[in-house]
Amino acid sequence: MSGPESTPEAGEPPLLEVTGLEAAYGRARVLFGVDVTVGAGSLTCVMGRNGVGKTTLLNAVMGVLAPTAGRVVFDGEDVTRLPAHERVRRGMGYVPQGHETFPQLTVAENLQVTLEASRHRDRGAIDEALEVFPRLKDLLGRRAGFLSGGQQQQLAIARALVTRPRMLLLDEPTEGVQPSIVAEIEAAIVRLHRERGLAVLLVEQYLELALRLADGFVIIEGGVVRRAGTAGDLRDEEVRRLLAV
Ligand SMILES: Nc1ncnc2c1ncn2[C@@H]1O[C@H](COP(=O)(O)OP(=O)(O)OP(=O)(O)O)[C@@H](O)[C@H]1O
Repeated sequence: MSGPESTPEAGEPPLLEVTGLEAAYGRARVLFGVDVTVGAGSLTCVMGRNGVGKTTLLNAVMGVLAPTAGRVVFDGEDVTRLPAHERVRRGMGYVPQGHETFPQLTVAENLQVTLEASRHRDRGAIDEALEVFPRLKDLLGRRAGFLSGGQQQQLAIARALVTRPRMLLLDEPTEGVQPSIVAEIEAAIVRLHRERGLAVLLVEQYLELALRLADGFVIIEGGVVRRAGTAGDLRDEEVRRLLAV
């Protein structure tokens, strides 16, 4: 029988709905009306060559950069004008490019500071985050600045998890990370997404990784979405052309 009951997700609003987003640095316009959606529990990959505006998109979605036009709706609420910390309270967890941890603080202190700033303040959230990255348990007393790039990236994701997000925004989490830890980070994203049901908006340049992880994707070029689709479409020739350096 056809009808809404044959497609259970039909009619279910996405967790994140970005429409017509525009952003600029001074007079330099970077985004010209970008639409992206992330369904509850699904993983959308934002792709595109260097400098096309992927980080700018995440910053604007998160409220780190004020968009010049467009709307960001999270869980049915228009959050376009809310500051970033209010978006975190509503369940958006952000891991910016370059994994900005506090270098002078230990791993434990980095997690503790985030917990104290979060609404729930449930210590169990730190233990849950450490379960995702068990390697960090042996490094709790080490200053973040002395961790390897890959370990810092794990700490940055763990910090975002401490706020108990429903959605993670990850900006190139495997960039500059040694291969052994890339595999751990990928496995962690898979677990968070498939087992814990977190929605993910992932900026990722590498097609192979996107092919393994994504439910859906958008490719940005020149500040607009050139192509959007489901994971299967990522195998298209046009997609490869749009991503070729
Ligand atoms: N703070 C800033 N001030 C001025 N221009 C900026 C700033 N940040 C980024 N830009 C410019 O905006 C454009 C988009 O940059 P953005 O970092 O969003 O691209 P990206 O797709 O994330 O690139 P990459 O893959 O290299 O990280 C680029 O031309 C960049 O030079």
